[in-house]
Amino acid sequence: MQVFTYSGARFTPYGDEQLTGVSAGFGADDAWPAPRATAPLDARLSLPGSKSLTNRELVLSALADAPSLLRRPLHSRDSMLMIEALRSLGVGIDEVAGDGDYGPDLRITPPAELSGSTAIDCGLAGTVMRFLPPVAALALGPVAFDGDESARRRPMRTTIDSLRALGVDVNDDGRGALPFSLWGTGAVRGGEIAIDASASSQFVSGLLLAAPRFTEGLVLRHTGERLPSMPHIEMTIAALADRGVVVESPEPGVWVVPPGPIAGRELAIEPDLSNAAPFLVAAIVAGGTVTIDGWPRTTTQVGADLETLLPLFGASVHRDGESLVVDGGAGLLGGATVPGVDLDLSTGGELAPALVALAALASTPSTITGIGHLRGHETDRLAALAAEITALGGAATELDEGLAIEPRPLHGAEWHAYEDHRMATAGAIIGLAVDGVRVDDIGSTAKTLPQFPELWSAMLDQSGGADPAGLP
Ligand SMILES: O=C(O)C1=C[C@@H](OP(=O)(O)O)[C@@H](O)[C@H](O)C1
Ligand SMILES: C=C(OP(=O)(O)O)C(=O)O
Repeated sequence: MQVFTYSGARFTPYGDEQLTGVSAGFGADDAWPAPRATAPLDARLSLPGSKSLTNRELVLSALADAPSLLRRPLHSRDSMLMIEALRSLGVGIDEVAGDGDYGPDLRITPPAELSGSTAIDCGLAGTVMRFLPPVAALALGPVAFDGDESARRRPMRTTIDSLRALGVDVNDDGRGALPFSLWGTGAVRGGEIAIDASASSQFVSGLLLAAPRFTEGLVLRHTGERLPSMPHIEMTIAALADRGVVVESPEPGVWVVPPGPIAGRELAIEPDLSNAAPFLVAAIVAGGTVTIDGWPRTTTQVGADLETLLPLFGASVHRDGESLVVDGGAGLLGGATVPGVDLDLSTGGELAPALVALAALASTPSTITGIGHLRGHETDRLAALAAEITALGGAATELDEGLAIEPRPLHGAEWHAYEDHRMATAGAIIGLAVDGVRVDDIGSTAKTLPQFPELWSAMLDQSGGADPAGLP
C-alpha cells in the first residue's frame, strides 16, 4: 500500500487556489467530473484540522487572559473568516512555522480591550455568524455583521434575541437574519436568559464561549422542543473546561457559566472527523480499505460516530494504532449489497449528506430523521439532497424532519452543490459508482477542506483504480 500525506501543493497562506479548491487542473467555472472508482481502494490519508475545534479555539484564545498557540489548525475559508474577523476586533493572530502538512500554526495574542467600529464578513460560516456577535458585544463601538447572499437565509433570530435579552443594542431589519449590527459598550452584564436553540446548537455554543467574560456570567435555558447537535455543545463545554472554565448543566437544556478568566493554551487541533466521512464512505462504495491517520482515541467530534454508523451500511471498522480503518469488503462495485438504514441523526446532522449519498446507492430503502434543522444549513440540505438524487433518477423524498430514500438505478447528470461543501462531497460519493456525475462547484469544499479534489484523487490513485474523466 502506498502511503499518502497531502503535499502536492503545500499550503500557500490563503492563496486563491486554497480557498477556491480548484487547483486540480480545472477552472472555477467548470463542472468537476467526479471520478469513477474502478478497483477496490487501498488508501491511507491524513486530513486537515477540525473546523469546529479550530474556530472554537480561535474564539477562546481571543478572549483569554494570555496568548495561545494552536498547532495544526484548519486553514480554510471558514477559519480564515474567523481569523480576519477577530483581527478586525483587535486580536493579534500570527502564523508561525509548525509541523502540520496543511499550513502554519497560529499564535493568538488577545488585546487588552476588544475594539469595535468594524464590519465582519461571516461568509457562509455558521460558527462565525453565531459565535462572534456575543464576542463583539464585549468590544467598544459598533460592529456590523453580514455574509454571503445564501448566508442571509440562515437562521439568526436566536442570536439577535439573546443579545437583546442581555441588554445589547442590536439593529436588524426584523427578518431574524444577516445583516445586522450591534453597539458594544465594552461589557455585557450577563445573568439569566431563555432561548430557543432548536434551529442550531451554535446559538448555545456562541453564548457559552463568550459567557465567562460577562460580568455576571450566564445562566442559559433552552426552551425549544428539539436541540440538535448536542455533541457540538459538549465540545464547547470541554473546550471551556480545558481553559479553566467549569460549565455546569444542572438539568438538560440548562447551562451555568461562572464569570472568570479564560486561560491561554498551547494545543493541537485534531483532524476533522466529519470531513473524513466521504473518504470512509468511499470504501463502502468502491470496496477495499480507507485508513485515516491521526484518528483521536477520545474526542468530542461527532465524526467519531462514523465508527458505529458505517457498520450499519455493511462496513467493518477497526482501529490500527492511531488510525481508523474502514473496510468495505468487495464494496458495492464489487457486487456487495449495501443495506439501507433507519437512522435518527439529530446529534450528527453534519454527517447526513455523506450518509444520504450512500443510502441513495443502497439496495433497500432508508429513512434518515432528526435532521429538520438541516434546512437552515449552508443550503436547505433536505431539499437539495432530494432534488439532486431525483435528478440522477433516484427516489428521495423530503419528510418534515428528514429524508426517505428508495433504491433506484442512478444515471449521470450535473450535481448542484448550492455553495455547500457537504453537497459537493455527496456528489463525489455518488460519482464513484455512477458514470457521468459532474459537480458544478467543487470549489465550495474550500469552506472546510480546500484540498478535497486532490485528496479524493489521491485516495483513488492509491488503488490505481480511478477513471479520472468520470465519463461513460
Ligand atoms: O458548533 C459547531 O461547530 C457546529 C455545530 C453544528 O451546527 P447545527 O447545530 O446548526 O447543526 C454543525 O452542524 C456545524 O457543522 C458545526
Ligand atoms: C452546517 C455546517 O456548517 P456551519 O458551521 O456553517 O453551520 C457544516 O459544516 O455541515
